[in-house]
Amino acid sequence: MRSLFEGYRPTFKPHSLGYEAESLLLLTPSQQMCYYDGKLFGGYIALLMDRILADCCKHKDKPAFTAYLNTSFNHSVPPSGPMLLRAWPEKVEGRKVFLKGSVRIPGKEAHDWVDAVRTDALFIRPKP
Ligand SMILES: CCCCCCCCCC(=O)SCCNC(=O)CCNC(=O)[C@H](O)C(C)(C)COP(=O)(O)OP(=O)(O)OC[C@H]1O[C@@H](n2cnc3c(N)ncnc32)[C@H](O)[C@@H]1OP(=O)(O)O
Repeated sequence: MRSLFEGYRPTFKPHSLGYEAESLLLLTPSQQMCYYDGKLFGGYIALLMDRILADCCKHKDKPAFTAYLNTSFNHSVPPSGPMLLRAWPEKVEGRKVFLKGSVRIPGKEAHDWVDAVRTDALFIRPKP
């Protein structure tokens, strides 16, 4: 299980609603799971997003559980290239934390990154 997250080292920055998180990841060959050649398996991407979103909620705070994780795959993610995972809170209502996340991959131009995957998520903190 730990190998699924090899190289995943999120950093956190303060945000007006908590913390935002990001992690630049270069997958090892055993993490490069593809069903179709050259396209990283979407379920694995969703796993990584769930992890960074959960970490974003939990950083210096109580944990929170995934209520929904709506993920849009706009471009395929090449398995052997760098990917930038990002997560940040959008709205907090009591125990409910609405978050957004994305997976960025290098674009066509140098130093250009594009959102390949976008996630809207709701995490819920436990009842006191
Ligand atoms: C080792 C690998 C690790 C990598 C992954 C790390 C990720 C870690 C995160 C997780 O995996 S958590 C585990 C997966 N998620 C779950 O198992 C959650 C299953 N669902 C539940 O346990 C409960 O439904 C939940 C805790 C999410 C909410 O139950 P509660 O009893 O605390 O809340 P309640 O039902 O009272 O609802 C509170 C509010 O949230 C709203 N809500 C609850 N579920 C919702 C939902 N699914 N969609 C939209 N709204 C929702 C609900 O309408 C309500 O809104 P209002 O306060 O405005 O009335």
